[in-house]
Amino acid sequence: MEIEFTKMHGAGNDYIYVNTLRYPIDNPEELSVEWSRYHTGIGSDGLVLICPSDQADFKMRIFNADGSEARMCGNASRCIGKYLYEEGLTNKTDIQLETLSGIKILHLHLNDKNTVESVTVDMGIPTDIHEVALGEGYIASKGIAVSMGNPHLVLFVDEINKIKLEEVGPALEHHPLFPDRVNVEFVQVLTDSKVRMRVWERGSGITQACGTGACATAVASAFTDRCGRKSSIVMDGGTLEIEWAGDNHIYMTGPATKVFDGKIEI
Ligand SMILES: N[C@@H](CCC[C@H](N)C(=O)O)C(=O)O
Repeated sequence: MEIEFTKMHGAGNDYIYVNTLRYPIDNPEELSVEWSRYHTGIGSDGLVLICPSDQADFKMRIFNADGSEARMCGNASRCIGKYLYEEGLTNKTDIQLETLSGIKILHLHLNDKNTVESVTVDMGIPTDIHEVALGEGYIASKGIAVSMGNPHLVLFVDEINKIKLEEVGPALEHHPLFPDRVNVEFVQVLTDSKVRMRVWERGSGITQACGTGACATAVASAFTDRCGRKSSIVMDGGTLEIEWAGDNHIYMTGPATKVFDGKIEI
């Protein structure tokens, strides 16, 4: 059987998108591993399924490159907004998206060609924000834990370009304080409204950007008084604008880009 898919990225965080209304998939864990491989598959950070929902307009399921299912993905939520509008699955510019961490609201920003230029996502209220002591043998002695529906550990560093993500990422992802593993963000503060961030993602390793990670970074930066409540998070693949607003919700704004459509045999 042949499945049509779309490759998209949000600030360089690239996923394979399948519309399960047309192509139901019953083994997404396996397909995410197989298709994400760069040399023998399509190549991606994981697989995203666009599904029907009985609680919202649509539902997202997100699988990391190792096949594990995540509760939320910021970059994929923006890409789904673009996909739904441009494929004619909705004509709404405010879309409710069900995820494993609740319903998120996507607000689409259209350009004069009636395509989606960028998307603002109401990412909800960050929870479980606290300082953690990491113990001996790690690159930093402490960090800030933040849940954006999925778990994050934010470490502030002085020289971000010196961090060897592939060496320090795996041990932190599997730190005993996080039995379900954790996404790790390394952050260098540039000004009180701009930071540089690099990420080691749970289940996918080094990625060019992480939307929930950018939100966690903004929260940790404000929580520790390094930044105000609005900040630009500059990642390897692009920049996201994050606001921790008066209603305590996090609003994430950034690009969504289609790369190509393809077909693959299963
Ligand atoms: N890239 C994502 C997050 C994807 C899931 C994450 N690796 C996890 O396991 O929690 C984003 O843009 O938020």
